[in-house]
Amino acid sequence: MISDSVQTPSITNGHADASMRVQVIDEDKKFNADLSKWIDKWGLRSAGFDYDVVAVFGSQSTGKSTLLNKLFGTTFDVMDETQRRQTTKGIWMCRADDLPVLVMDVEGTDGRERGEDQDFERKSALFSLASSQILLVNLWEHQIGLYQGANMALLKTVIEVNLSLFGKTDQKTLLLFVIRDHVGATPLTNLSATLTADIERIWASVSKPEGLESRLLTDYFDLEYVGLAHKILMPDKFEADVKSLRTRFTFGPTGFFKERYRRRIPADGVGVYMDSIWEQVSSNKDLDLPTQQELLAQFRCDEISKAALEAFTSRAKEGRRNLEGGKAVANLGGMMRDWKTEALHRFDTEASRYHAGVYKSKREDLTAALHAYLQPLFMAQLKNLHKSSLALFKVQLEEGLRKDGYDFATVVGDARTKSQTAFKEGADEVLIPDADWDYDLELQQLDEDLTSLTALSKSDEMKKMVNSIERTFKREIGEKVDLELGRPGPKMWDTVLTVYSAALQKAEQAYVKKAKSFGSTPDEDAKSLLTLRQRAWRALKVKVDEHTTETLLLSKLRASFEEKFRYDENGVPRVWSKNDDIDGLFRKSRDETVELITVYSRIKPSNPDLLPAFPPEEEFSGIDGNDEPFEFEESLLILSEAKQVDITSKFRREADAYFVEAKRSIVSSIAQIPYWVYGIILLLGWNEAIFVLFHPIYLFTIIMAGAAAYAIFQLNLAGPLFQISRTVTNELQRQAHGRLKEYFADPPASPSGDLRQRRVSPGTEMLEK
Ligand SMILES: Nc1nc2c(ncn2[C@@H]2O[C@H](COP(=O)(O)OP(=O)(O)OP(=O)(O)O)[C@@H](O)[C@H]2O)c(=O)[nH]1
Repeated sequence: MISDSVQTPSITNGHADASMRVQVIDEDKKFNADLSKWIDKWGLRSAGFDYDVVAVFGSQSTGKSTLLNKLFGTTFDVMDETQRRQTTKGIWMCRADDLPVLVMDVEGTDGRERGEDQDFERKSALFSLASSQILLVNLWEHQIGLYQGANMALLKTVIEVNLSLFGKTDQKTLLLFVIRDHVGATPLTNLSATLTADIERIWASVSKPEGLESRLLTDYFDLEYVGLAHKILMPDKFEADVKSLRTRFTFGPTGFFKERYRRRIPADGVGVYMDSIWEQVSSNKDLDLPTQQELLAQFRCDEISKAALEAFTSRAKEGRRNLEGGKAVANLGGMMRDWKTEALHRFDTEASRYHAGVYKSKREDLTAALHAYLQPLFMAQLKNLHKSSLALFKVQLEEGLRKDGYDFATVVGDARTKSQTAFKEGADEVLIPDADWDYDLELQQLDEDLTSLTALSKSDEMKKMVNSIERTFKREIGEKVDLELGRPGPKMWDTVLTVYSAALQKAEQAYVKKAKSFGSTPDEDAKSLLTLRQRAWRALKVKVDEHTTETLLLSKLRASFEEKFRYDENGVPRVWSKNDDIDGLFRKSRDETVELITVYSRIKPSNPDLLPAFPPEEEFSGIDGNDEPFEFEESLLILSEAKQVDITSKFRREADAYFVEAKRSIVSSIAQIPYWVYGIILLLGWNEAIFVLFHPIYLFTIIMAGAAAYAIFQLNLAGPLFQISRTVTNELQRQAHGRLKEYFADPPASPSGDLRQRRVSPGTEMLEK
């Protein structure tokens, strides 16, 4: 049964648990699986190779535990004098109180309880030699020289076991013979010579494996001899001897500890190592230490690697969380490198003490695991960098395009360079040395996105440019086309189209000049120019349509007709006389005007070359996908046949009215009364006027009329009254004219033709005047 116990601690080295002993292997040959924890408790876990292991061998009850406790401050059980029975069962371990030394108290050989069972002795020897560099062989002075004694059997076992473990190696072990109850009668040198001779004899008798026949005992063992005085009879001398012996458990020329004795098992792996050694030993398997060390290295390197990886992931998790925010994390590469360096350093510190090959390969595994963990962070950072670089590009582009007179290619080039540089710098920062990562693909994707954004922006800017040129074009043609469309004639369309062509040419030149900075392709230029032409044509068509609405067209026709019919060649209004050929002039003017309807009905220059050329719709479309279909041929038609007929008939009706009016004006001029007739009438009425002025009633009436006129003037009623009176006057005048005309045109029947002739002639003459 595995047990541990605590005795009164004698703490001299600061380790509270140092004095606690533990049963590593119990009497039933079971290994204590908690040994590693005990190494921890003893404060040796991180000692690396800087510790030593000492084991004591010897017959039962020869004072082994007593010696160890005195030498190392350990707390092994010591046999009760009164009982005299075996105390140490199995193998116990305790840390020396002021030295980094693990001390093993091994069950005594030739124990009464085990009887003839030599199995445990051999196994414990194998176990102790595999892990301890100093083997204390405890024996009474009086036993020396007794070749048949138990000690000889023990030594033979030790030598054989050592040979099987380290036969082909240079590993050495110190055999320290502690001669107990050394009375001093036989000098120590003699005793050691005897013992050396005994051991040499044993060495000679042991069968050596093939190839090792010529090896010497001293190739494997260093021998040291110490004598201790009788503890009961010479207690002071005994104490002094022990004290002296204790001083030799050091490094140095006279010290027992030597680097060459060490088994080179890192302290943190001692528990696992001893466990696997004992497992091999107890199951009677061949104990191959190199293999054991390799296995130990694998086990421990895995453990160390796991611990390093856990510490690493707990730190890296925070970086991972930050990245989930969608923003590139500043100095992520630096942090990642630190985490990795820290993890590897942690691994190296402990694992590098183990089997070099295993350590190297486990380090590579750990590195790969670290990289595997970091890679998604790297990718997430690249993704975030991609986003931020695109955003930077857009900002730079917008800023650049806001400036007056920008050069598109330069703005895009600068923005692109800044975006790519930002991405590369960020991506370089997050690269980890030795990790087989690159960001070529992401950079390529960024380039593709930048190209798409550039294409979109270019398309927008080109549309804006075409719109701007279109506006300039419209201004250019506006007044000129208005003017030309107001002057209808057979050459009207030629002039209009010439104006159109000149403005379009200017617009196209403006486009070509600006398009250079966009680095546009010939295909894009062709599309844009076509769009420009289409829009220009549409703008012209809009102008034409504005001028050919029914109302405006009729007004134009009327004006044209009036100009021809009512004004002479010199632009002076005609006053019709009965000698004028009103009918002929009317027909000519009307027909010429009707001709204009045909001119307005279709855009048809006399020179067909003036018409612009457009590719068929299905072959070519402009930059505006949304533009309504462009049908050039249809656009030439302005007035349909039916519309022409309608406008012609409306115009004719208006023209007929002018004709009638012209005819009437002749009649009215014939019937006009000369003004001197009104003068004669006024003169003839002088006496009546004097009569009215001097008549009180008439005078009062006049004064009242004057007062009324004044009131009307003050009340601003003069205008309306004047209008009414003028209307009344006109009516009276018209009535008077009618009466006079009747009177002069149809005088009362006269038998004398001469008389009729005489009466008509003066009237006619008068009217003609
Ligand atoms: N004569 C003599 N007796 C000693 C000496 N050292 C210890 N003893 C006594 O020997 C007895 C056995 O001592 P232990 O230290 O228990 O011996 P051990 O070899 O550890 O015994 P086991 O663990 O049972 O094998 C005790 O009674 C001690 O007092 C010594 O140097 N000389």
